[in-house]
Amino acid sequence: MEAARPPSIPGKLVVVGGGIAGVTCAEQLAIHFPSEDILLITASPVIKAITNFKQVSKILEEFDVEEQPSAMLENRFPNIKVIQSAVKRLKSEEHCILTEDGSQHIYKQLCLCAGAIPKLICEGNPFVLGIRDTDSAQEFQKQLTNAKRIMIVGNGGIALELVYEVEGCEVIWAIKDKAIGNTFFDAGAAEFLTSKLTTEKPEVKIAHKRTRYTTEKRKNEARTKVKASNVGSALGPDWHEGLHLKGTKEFFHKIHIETMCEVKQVYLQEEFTILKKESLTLPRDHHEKLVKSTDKERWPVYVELTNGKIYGCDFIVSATGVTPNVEPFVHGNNFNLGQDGGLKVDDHMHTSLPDIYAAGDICTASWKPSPVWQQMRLWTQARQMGWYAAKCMAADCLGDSIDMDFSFELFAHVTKFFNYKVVILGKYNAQGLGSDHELMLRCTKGQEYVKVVMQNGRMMGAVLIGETDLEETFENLILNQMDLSSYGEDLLDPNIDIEDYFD
Ligand SMILES: Cc1cc2nc3c(=O)[nH]c(=O)nc-3n(C[C@H](O)[C@H](O)[C@H](O)COP(=O)(O)OP(=O)(O)OC[C@H]3O[C@@H](n4cnc5c(N)ncnc54)[C@H](O)[C@@H]3O)c2cc1C
Ligand SMILES: NC(=O)C1=CN([C@@H]2O[C@H](COP(=O)(O)OP(=O)(O)OC[C@H]3O[C@@H](n4cnc5c(N)ncnc54)[C@H](O)[C@@H]3O)[C@@H](O)[C@H]2O)C=CC1
Repeated sequence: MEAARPPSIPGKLVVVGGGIAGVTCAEQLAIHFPSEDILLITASPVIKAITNFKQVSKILEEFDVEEQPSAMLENRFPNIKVIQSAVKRLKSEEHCILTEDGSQHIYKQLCLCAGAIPKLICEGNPFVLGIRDTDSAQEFQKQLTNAKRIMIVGNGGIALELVYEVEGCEVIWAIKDKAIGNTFFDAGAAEFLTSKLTTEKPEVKIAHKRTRYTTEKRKNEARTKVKASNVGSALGPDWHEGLHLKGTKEFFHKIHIETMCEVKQVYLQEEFTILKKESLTLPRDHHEKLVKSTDKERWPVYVELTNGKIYGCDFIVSATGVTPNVEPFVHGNNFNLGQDGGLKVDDHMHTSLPDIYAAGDICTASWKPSPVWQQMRLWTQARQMGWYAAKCMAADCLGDSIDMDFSFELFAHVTKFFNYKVVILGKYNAQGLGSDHELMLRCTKGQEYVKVVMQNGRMMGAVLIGETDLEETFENLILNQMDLSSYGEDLLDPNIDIEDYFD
């Protein structure tokens, strides 16, 4: 059924961004308004398409992601027109956006899905790399081919994946926290995973549904390099599958973790040489510390950490989070921004400016969330937000009311770290629960790690590492907030079939 266009507002339905959020939003709009032109404006030469979508349980979902030429999207949805050009300016009062190719487009409704950009330490230093899109991942691979030692800074998703995937190159991993993987895990789960970092031989990778992130054939067909100034779409699940992440050495893993420290200073080789010479005039112990802190090798770059240690390396990967990519849109427009710099959106994915919506990494969810949901800049949330934003745009166009989508009831994420399946649910790290919560644990070394977060007898969150088969049951228990006090420790007793228990 096609919706009637409100006569008062001219212009098109426009979506900015060819990542998961933007493409999903454009597709849904195309379905809602089959005879209206939907404009998808994107800086990247390829778009991200979701294939093989599978609803694993009520909330958990899995899908493959492909980079495709934009023509494929236009073929699937003849009313979507893709324009490859970066938006350089938004004039919200005139309902107009200007693109780098000199065009301007009038919108009646606009959804901004321009993603995020890596938040780098030492921005502009040529020895500091960030990983966001296919081009930056390929650059990383290229540099790794000649590397003997790299430093990885950061303790979130990218760092966790990299330390495990990089072979034949010494990795110094510098983290601010006591334990690894702070954005996903607590110290217990971190300890469970750490043993994998001393694996001496490559493991057989666990079977997982996504074969490869981008197929070679598609890549060659579709890709031309994104202009250096423009950002491509963010990588996602299994982004490293098609890349050979090997350094110059023959060993598999050689990882040294420096905990509770940050980068104090980065020196280029010449700067470090001067520093060493100058330190001769300093107190002797200071000079010795500097000389001793590094080996005989001459490295292209040296990193001084806040714990006083200095490491030479070939280059540094800054895996230190992302900043919403709002810059092209905020100039002259009075958007409300969240603390993380994203465009604040309400429970209809509407920003603070008329007729402008936002979805995915660029936005900051500013509605009162369900007690077991939080925003994390993830692939699945980008899809859910893009889909729901299109629904809200259609409802607003038609003057219909719409309820918050069910996917925002519970935070649920499935991924893979260190060759284990990892499911995180709800308040998996007891985020914001205060001190009156309890943790229950079950752990079999090398096999599985199960943690549940309980409050007032209710399950509030869980971390499931390994093939636990518990995700669906736990998802239900968190959603229905059943009082589980009477089950006590039985909840995690491996001899009790918990699925039958709660059927
Ligand atoms: C290395 C890596 C691994 C990841 N792994 C996972 C994972 O395993 N699981 C998971 O859930 N999430 C993962 N993520 C996060 C996930 O990829 C992002 O949360 C998600 O892709 C965000 O989608 P998006 O559509 O909001 O933004 P993006 O995918 O960043 O898309 C933004 C789009 O906007 C375009 N754009 C930017 N500026 C402009 C402009 N001025 N004008 C026009 N277009 C513009 C870009 O070209 C791009 O097409 C990973 C991220 C990275 C970097
Ligand atoms: N499997 C998955 O689900 C994956 C998800 N992602 C997502 O992609 C996005 C980007 O990933 P990341 O960059 O890893 O971001 P992240 O948000 O996951 O982690 C950032 C890390 O950097 C640390 N950090 C921040 N500033 C720092 C500084 N100045 N010095 C040292 N450490 C600092 C933080 O403490 C945190 O550990 C995130 O949204 C992440 O969730 C990325 C890879 C895999």
